[in-house]
Amino acid sequence: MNNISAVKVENLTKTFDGNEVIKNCNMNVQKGTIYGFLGVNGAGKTTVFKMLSGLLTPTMGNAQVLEMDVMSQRSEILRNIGTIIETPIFYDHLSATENLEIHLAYMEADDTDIDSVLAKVGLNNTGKQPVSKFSLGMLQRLAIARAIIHKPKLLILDEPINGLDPIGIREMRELFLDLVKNQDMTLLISSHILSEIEHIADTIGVIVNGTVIREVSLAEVKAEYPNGLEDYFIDIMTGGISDDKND
Ligand SMILES: Nc1ncnc2c1ncn2[C@@H]1O[C@H](COP(=O)(O)OP(=O)(O)OP(=O)(O)O)[C@@H](O)[C@H]1O
Repeated sequence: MNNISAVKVENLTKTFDGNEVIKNCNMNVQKGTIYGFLGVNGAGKTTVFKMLSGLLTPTMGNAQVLEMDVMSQRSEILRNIGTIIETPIFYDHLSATENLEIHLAYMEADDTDIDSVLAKVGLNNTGKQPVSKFSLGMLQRLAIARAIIHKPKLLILDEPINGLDPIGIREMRELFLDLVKNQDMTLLISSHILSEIEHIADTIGVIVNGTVIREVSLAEVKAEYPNGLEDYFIDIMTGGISDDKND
């Protein structure tokens, strides 16, 4: 862990049809850490993720990803991040391997061992099976494989464990921890499954109505809330603790 920001967001705002859904949002994700991004449905997590990965243009404010500006260095950022944002789309008639080959060619990063990445996500026995025959959990595993296969420096994962069985959840947890610890990645992850975030995160960011109102180390949360992250989160949502950002 160090003090370099992998993601730095300053006064970010996004307006849709005159409606401000992200408002003066500030975030700081330190390189080499796992940042759990929490918020109720509609709070703005996906919209922030889309702005960080170039899928949406900010209305106002600044965002730096890997010390690059999201407005002017979009393609460079894209080569260095791996994402799962909303429902992943694949070439349905092609196999897992073929889908990953296309992705690697697109990312101009074709020297990776596809079989070992498929093994890491538990899809090494799918052979020539087309993706159209995959279950929801298998598709999610393939999405994770695609997010990591080009060895990005930053992973932005929106609800990555949706649809996974308990074994898959544990395997992905171990994979995420390994990627950050041993492969020099940084992970920005959203999930409504707070126990999962609690297993892996270093830092928690809580977004309410488009503004990050808390950014705090998980260790601090645990010290204050021995029963865990869920109590902390519910306390914030029900007004039990003030909404001053904890820097
Ligand atoms: N393209 C769009 N046009 C108009 N409003 C949008 C658009 N995209 C998102 N919004 C609105 O922005 C707000 C934030 O949505 P967002 O999807 O970012 O929330 P979220 O925190 O990811 O929610 P969830 O946990 O349900 O996935 C919502 O009120 C949503 O309706």
